[in-house]
Amino acid sequence: MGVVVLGGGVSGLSCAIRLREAGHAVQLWARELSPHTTSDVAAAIWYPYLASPKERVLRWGQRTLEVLHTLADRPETGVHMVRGTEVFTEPVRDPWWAPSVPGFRRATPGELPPGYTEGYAFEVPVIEMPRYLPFLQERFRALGGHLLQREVHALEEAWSVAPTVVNCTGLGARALVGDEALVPIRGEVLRVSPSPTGQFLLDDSETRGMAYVIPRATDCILGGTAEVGVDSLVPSASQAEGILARCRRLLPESTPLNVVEHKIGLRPGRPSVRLEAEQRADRRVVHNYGHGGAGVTLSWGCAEEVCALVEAGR
Ligand SMILES: Cc1cc2nc3c(=O)[nH]c(=O)nc-3n(C[C@H](O)[C@H](O)[C@H](O)COP(=O)(O)OP(=O)(O)OC[C@H]3O[C@@H](n4cnc5c(N)ncnc54)[C@H](O)[C@@H]3O)c2cc1C
Repeated sequence: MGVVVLGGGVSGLSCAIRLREAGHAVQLWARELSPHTTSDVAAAIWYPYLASPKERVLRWGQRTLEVLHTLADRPETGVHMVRGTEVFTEPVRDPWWAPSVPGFRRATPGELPPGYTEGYAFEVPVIEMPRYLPFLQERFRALGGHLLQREVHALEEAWSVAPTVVNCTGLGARALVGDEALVPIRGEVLRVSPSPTGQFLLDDSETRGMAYVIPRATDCILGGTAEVGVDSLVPSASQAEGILARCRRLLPESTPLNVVEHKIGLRPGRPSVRLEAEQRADRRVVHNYGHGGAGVTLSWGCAEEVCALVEAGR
């Protein structure tokens, strides 16, 4: 069956691959391709951040963790398993997603930076998106898929070439299908090189501000910010200063941080991920957007559910 996948970020590419593997004739159309998508900006650590509903997120996240684990340490994928800690200054319970992560445990006092009293220790994939997205594109092409840079203004444009459309347009779905529940959640990150650490460190404190340090093969991503409803893509010097100051809380004093890049992305925020099929006469659209701060974390689980919904409509 012919399928057009709209969107060339992590959601669209993962769906296109699974659909092609299932034997469908697949074209992927995207207004922007890597390195110009939001997915390119992602930090990107496996972590279910700003995405709902919990039960589906757990299932999608767990499946994605399994797939990313199998891709880890094949150098061409850009995926690595990395250990680290999420740290707190007050008592906390285990997080709701803990059952998804094999080996999750409480951190020992010796694992905590000065000033922190509690923590979780775990190992999860870190995905170097500027390498991972081209890897996904190559995998899709090698499976015989066709990838085109093309913007659409209505689903009908895609239905004119295939009866089934998969809508992975991220924040673009707001205009494409008129979904006003979608809002930008602006995020800023700094890329530093060399990496100041081999382990990730996360502090999601609401009072002191979010900080994360995500080491990759040759560099490290420092974050972050999450500004709901803000859609500016202009870098902010004061936000960058704030990120550096907050990340320094997590690192040994006087750690050198050499900033080589400053990136901004608009997370596709939505009260819940929209993953559902919509039938319009003999045409079908499967929506898969609104993954907030967890599009990478949920990508394979969502792609497999999308594939099942496409098959169910045959
Ligand atoms: C600073 C920051 C840090 C993040 N960190 C993490 C992290 O650590 N872990 C994690 O899992 N997630 C993280 N995220 C979230 C993650 O980046 C997103 O959830 C994810 O990229 C969404 O992917 P997507 O493919 O759905 O959308 P996008 O990557 O936005 O892709 C949408 C695609 O649709 C195309 N498109 C849009 N409209 C149209 C149209 N009308 N016609 C044709 N094509 C169209 C676009 O051009 C693009 O190709 C982070 C995000 C930011 C900004």
